[in-house]
Amino acid sequence: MTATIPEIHRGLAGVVVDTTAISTVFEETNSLAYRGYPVQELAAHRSFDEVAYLLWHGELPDAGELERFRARERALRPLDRTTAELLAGLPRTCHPMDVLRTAVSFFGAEDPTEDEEGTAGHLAKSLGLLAKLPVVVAADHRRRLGQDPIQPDPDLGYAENFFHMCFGTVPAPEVVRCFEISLILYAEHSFNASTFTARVVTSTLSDLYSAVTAAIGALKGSLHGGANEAVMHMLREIGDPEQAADWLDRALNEKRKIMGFGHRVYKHGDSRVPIMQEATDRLVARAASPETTRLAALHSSLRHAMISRKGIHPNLDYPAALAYRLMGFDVPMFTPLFVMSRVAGWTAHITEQLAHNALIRPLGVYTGPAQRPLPQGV
Ligand SMILES: CC(=O)SCCNC(=O)CCNC(=O)[C@H](O)C(C)(C)COP(=O)(O)OP(=O)(O)OC[C@H]1O[C@@H](n2cnc3c(N)ncnc32)[C@H](O)[C@@H]1OP(=O)(O)O
Ligand SMILES: O=C([O-])CC(=O)C(=O)O
Repeated sequence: MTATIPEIHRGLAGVVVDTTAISTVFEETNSLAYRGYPVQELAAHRSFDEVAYLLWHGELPDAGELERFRARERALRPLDRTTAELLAGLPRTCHPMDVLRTAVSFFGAEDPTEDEEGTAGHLAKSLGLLAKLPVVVAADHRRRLGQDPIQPDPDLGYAENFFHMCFGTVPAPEVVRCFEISLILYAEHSFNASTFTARVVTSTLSDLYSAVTAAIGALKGSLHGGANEAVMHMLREIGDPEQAADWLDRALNEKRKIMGFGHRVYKHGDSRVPIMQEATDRLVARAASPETTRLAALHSSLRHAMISRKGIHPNLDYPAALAYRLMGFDVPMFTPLFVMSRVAGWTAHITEQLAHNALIRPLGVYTGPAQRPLPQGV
């Protein structure tokens, strides 16, 4: 008698594991919505910190709530000396995502309330991470250039302050706005791999810092958040806009994955891409140097070639990579920029998971040797 093998869903493709009230892609409009609000409208009219508030509280803040929220975020930005020294001592050869992962783990070790449960405590910890992670990313960026960190400026908004800490100056409003749009679009995307990782860790009743540390590890991979860096490596490998189509044919023949294209959920295009691409096009028009024009032409040629050859559309990482490069960020910072935003979504899911917790523990079909006796006499 042969045993029936249950249906296997490799990569959990198509498997529904839980409910969520945080975000969804509405099938009718192929549109991502956070707590019901279309992300296009949030990107056009709201700031990233309002979006973080929305993800955590379920509603947008009124004027007073926003003012208090911003004041708390600004007050929580500075790193203590121990953290700054720890991060300054990490090898410069390590990836900036390793620095962020270590930082979050260390924040947990430093927090005496690490293991306390409860929504209020979670929201306070989440805001602490939202406030401090940009400081870590900016300090690490400068350290790699041999420069001293620049302290956060409590008079500057979230995005402006980040530019100030990285470069010592705040760029033109349209550049800051493009960055803010990327943060809003990256903030949340339902049960993606890193968010699911955070939910798995939380489901064991582990702490928020452990869940976020694990999520950073999941986001680093090039099939997920690491793709925004991989896009730039790929564009550099191609080099010339005229070469894009031939390069693509060779890469597809070699069965390579084309970075920044394809998606587990969107099969006809990522709903966030048009907004990000429009904002990126405005940066391209503004910069208008020969190098920028060439990079943008290459980016566009590869997009057209991929859609015409394979019918596979870009995901958010594709336009975001170009935007970040045009803003002056080094390529290894791209996925850390994603973390600065996605920490809002991760922590919203951690709170939601705990509110209706069930240990996440799937099954696997065993394909190893049949039961057998241990060899005797060894
Ligand atoms: C913010 C984000 O995390 S968005 C995702 C970022 N990741 C990337 O950009 C990496 C490149 N993309 C990919 O590897 C994939 O599209 C993923 C991992 C994102 C999604 O993968 P899946 O949902 O498992 O798609 P799946 O592998 O089933 O793809 C279906 C078919 O399209 C092909 N395909 C999908 N994406 C790509 C791609 N980027 N390049 C080449 N072929 C692709 C697959 O090879 C497969 O072809 P086959 O049926 O002939 O085997
Ligand atoms: O949803 C996914 O699988 C990946 C993604 O686009 C995201 O996390 O933003």
